[in-house]
Amino acid sequence: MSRPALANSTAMNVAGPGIYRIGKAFTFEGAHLLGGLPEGHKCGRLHGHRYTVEITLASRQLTGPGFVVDFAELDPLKRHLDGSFDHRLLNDAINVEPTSEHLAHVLFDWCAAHLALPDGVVIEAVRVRETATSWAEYRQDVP
Ligand SMILES: Nc1nc2c(c(=O)[nH]1)N=C([C@H](O)[C@H](O)COP(=O)(O)OP(=O)(O)OP(=O)(O)O)CN2
Ligand SMILES: [Zn+2]
Repeated sequence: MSRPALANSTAMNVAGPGIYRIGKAFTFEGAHLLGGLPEGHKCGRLHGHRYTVEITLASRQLTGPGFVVDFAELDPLKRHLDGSFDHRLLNDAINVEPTSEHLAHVLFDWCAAHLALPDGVVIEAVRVRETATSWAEYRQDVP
């Protein structure tokens, strides 16, 4: 059976109330210890995590073949994590306590400053996962 021909090869820009969202996850290994905790708290001791950082982008329209953006446009974030966070003491990598919440906020701000995104594409959230069961997120409302 032959495949029906597409009407055209560009993105489907049908006006509608919906929002497209895409996400990509990156991992790095990092160590930290947290201050400001009660005496004897386990997270006051030096320990490490395999962190997952997930960025979510949102847009009301698509470009090219039907992308919010090409996932490859997020490669600078991977390079930043590899260069500044992977196999490092996170207390030295950022200038606030390296909690998941702070990491999510710092990385959100880095993405906002360094990712070249088309007009109408917004960074909706950065989520940082320390373990399989715990995560924190920093997000902005999509206009
Ligand atoms: N709100 C937050 N709470 C905690 C953070 C954080 O960043 N934000 N961080 C920690 C520690 O880094 C800890 O290593 C991770 O916490 P936790 O989920 O308790 O880790 P466990 O794997 O030990 O969890 P269990 O499910 O109890 O085994 C602590 N809190
Ligand atoms: Zn920890």
